[in-house]
Amino acid sequence: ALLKNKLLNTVIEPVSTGRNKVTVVGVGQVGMACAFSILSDNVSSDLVLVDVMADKLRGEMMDLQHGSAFLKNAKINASTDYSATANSSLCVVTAGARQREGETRLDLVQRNTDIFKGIIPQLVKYSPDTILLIVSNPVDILTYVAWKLSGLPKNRVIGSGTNLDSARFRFLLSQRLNIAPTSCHGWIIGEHGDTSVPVWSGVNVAGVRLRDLNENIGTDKDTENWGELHKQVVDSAYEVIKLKGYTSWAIGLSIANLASAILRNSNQVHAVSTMVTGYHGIKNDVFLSLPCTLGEGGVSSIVKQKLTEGETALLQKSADMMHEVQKDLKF
Ligand SMILES: NC(=O)c1ccc[n+]([C@@H]2O[C@H](COP(=O)([O-])OP(=O)(O)OC[C@H]3O[C@@H](n4cnc5c(N)ncnc54)[C@H](O)[C@@H]3O)[C@@H](O)[C@H]2O)c1
Ligand SMILES: O=C1N[C@](c2ccsc2)(c2cccc(Nc3ccc(F)cc3)n2)CC(O)=C1Sc1ccccc1Cl
Repeated sequence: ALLKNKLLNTVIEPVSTGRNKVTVVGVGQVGMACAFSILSDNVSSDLVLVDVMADKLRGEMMDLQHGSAFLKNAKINASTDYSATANSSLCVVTAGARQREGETRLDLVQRNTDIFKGIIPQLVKYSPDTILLIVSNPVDILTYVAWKLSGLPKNRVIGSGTNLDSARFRFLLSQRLNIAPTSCHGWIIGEHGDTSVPVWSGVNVAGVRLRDLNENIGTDKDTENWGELHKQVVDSAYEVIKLKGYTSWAIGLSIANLASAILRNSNQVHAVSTMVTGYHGIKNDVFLSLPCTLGEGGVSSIVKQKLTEGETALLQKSADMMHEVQKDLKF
């Protein structure tokens, strides 16, 4: 008899899929930072990696597997075949093409849309009850593309949106106040990236609104120029790219935080990209970030913030610009 049969008596065949199985598509800088953060945060004990670069994929899988003893015995697998992703509770999509020199935003979006056509339907085929968490850029438009391609209800298609923007904002605020980032509260909403919208009325420490202490905060009348914090959120993204060529750690950690909120059914509130049709006068089907409660069903509610006319106008401008791009996309 085989040693294994001398060693073990089978009671039942082990259950093949745990309830916290996570798939990460794209094993580039961002995808691997997400995978590593998810594993080291013990968010999932069952991770599958997918990519089109078979060697890179296998190398990343092996390198992570060799650390399993330090990752609470998490199971780590990888495949170019989507059947390996079956029954994933959450699918994180970081796959995408890089913006080429001189390429227009629409060209990049169409190229990434074509990439998504080969990814999203496959993920849903093997995990019809999954939640999609889109990271690839331009993230708000690609979250809309994923929603269209997946046929999933809007609550189960989420974009990382301004979650990273808000995390950078809170870090910068913490540096200026010398208070821990988790005690510095501030919500950046709207379109991820250059045109995100800081909601100054909500920036607070222990519930004390900075606006109540400086009524001009966030306007050009503010002599202390707190608006600089939001500008630094954008500038620091470009600075990191200039210095190291890509970003990984902050986005990876923020995605693991979102994955944890979803898989632990926590109902935590996060700024994530969700379908905002009907909010703040937005009429088209677009995805922008608002504060959302997250759990096993994805987005369960959206916080109705009171915005200034200026903030509302910025959201509507983003919604219109995105609709202009989305309407020309070929699915
Ligand atoms: N939302 C955010 O806040 C945020 C922050 C940083 C980066 N990003 C975005 O994340 C994306 C990934 O960034 P990166 O630095 O990891 O890029 P990268 O080029 O290092 O990795 C992209 C990966 O996607 C893979 N890929 C390409 N086509 C594929 C397909 N059809 N199926 C499966 N995999 C495929 C590539 O092989 C590559 O491994 C980019 O779009 C970037 O802009 C978003
Ligand atoms: O930290 C980043 N790095 C990226 C990056 C990562 C690898 S190559 C570029 C970045 C940095 C700077 C600009 C920028 N623009 C962009 C716009 C549309 C796209 F489809 C792709 C990239 N993207 C991708 C990205 O979204 C971020 S967050 C970010 C970007 C701009 C402003 C504010 C924030 Cl919080």
